[in-house]
Amino acid sequence: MNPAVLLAGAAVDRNGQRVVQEVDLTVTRGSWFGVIGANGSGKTSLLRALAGRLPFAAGSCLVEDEDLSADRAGRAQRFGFSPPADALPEALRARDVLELIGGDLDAVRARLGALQAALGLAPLLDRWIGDCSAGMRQRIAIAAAFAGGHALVILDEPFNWLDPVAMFDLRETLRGMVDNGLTLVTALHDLATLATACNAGLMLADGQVAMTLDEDMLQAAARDPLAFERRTIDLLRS
Ligand SMILES: Nc1ncnc2c1ncn2[C@@H]1O[C@H](COP(=O)(O)OP(=O)(O)OP(=O)(O)O)[C@@H](O)[C@H]1O
Repeated sequence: MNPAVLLAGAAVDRNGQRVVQEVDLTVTRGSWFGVIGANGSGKTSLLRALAGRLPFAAGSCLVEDEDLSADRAGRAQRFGFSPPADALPEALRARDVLELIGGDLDAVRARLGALQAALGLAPLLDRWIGDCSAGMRQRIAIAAAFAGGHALVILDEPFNWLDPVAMFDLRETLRGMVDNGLTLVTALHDLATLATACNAGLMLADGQVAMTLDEDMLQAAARDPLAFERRTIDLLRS
């Protein structure tokens, strides 16, 4: 099957500095691809470029066989993408944000399906975002990524700020959605999630691919997550 996303030699600049370079990656349809790396290693820059929020400075980007390397708007249309939780507009309610992205709220809720319960969304809908905690804002931001009903979704560190129950429920629900055909790309700091929930991934270091993780490696990691964590931490340190 042709891949959902194919990057070759991808580069991203921020403020005239190259912060991502020579990234090759393949995301299989209906899989969960995890990107890990130290703070400042380029995860957000790479994901924002893939989601059409930043241009690629070099390289090629095919999305479902279509060359969207130079088409930021095309990429933005293809991917559901969560706005940074701390950048959600404080003067809106959660329902306003979801309606702005996905139209009629009932239709958005139908699209979200099991995610609504995992995110505890119902009691948040009428809250002003300015009155929400960091974890509540994160839940709304994640829901926003799915409000448009995209089959390709990019989430940047979705588990930040979530309490352990929400983290567990979100991970299980996302895994179920991937098993039902969703293609998901996430930046992660949580190695246990990478080991137990992702199908493939990579580690960035100084904007470059330091390690690629294929299905076999992650299946081995899932069998012994502690050993995987120790090895990966050693690599991240070096
Ligand atoms: N808005 C920005 N303007 C200029 N440079 C930026 C901006 N955001 C990030 N950078 C720079 O780009 C590089 C990569 O940052 P990026 O946010 O992509 O890393 P990250 O891996 O997502 O980090 P973290 O784990 O801390 O979220 C860093 O050197 C950072 O200083």
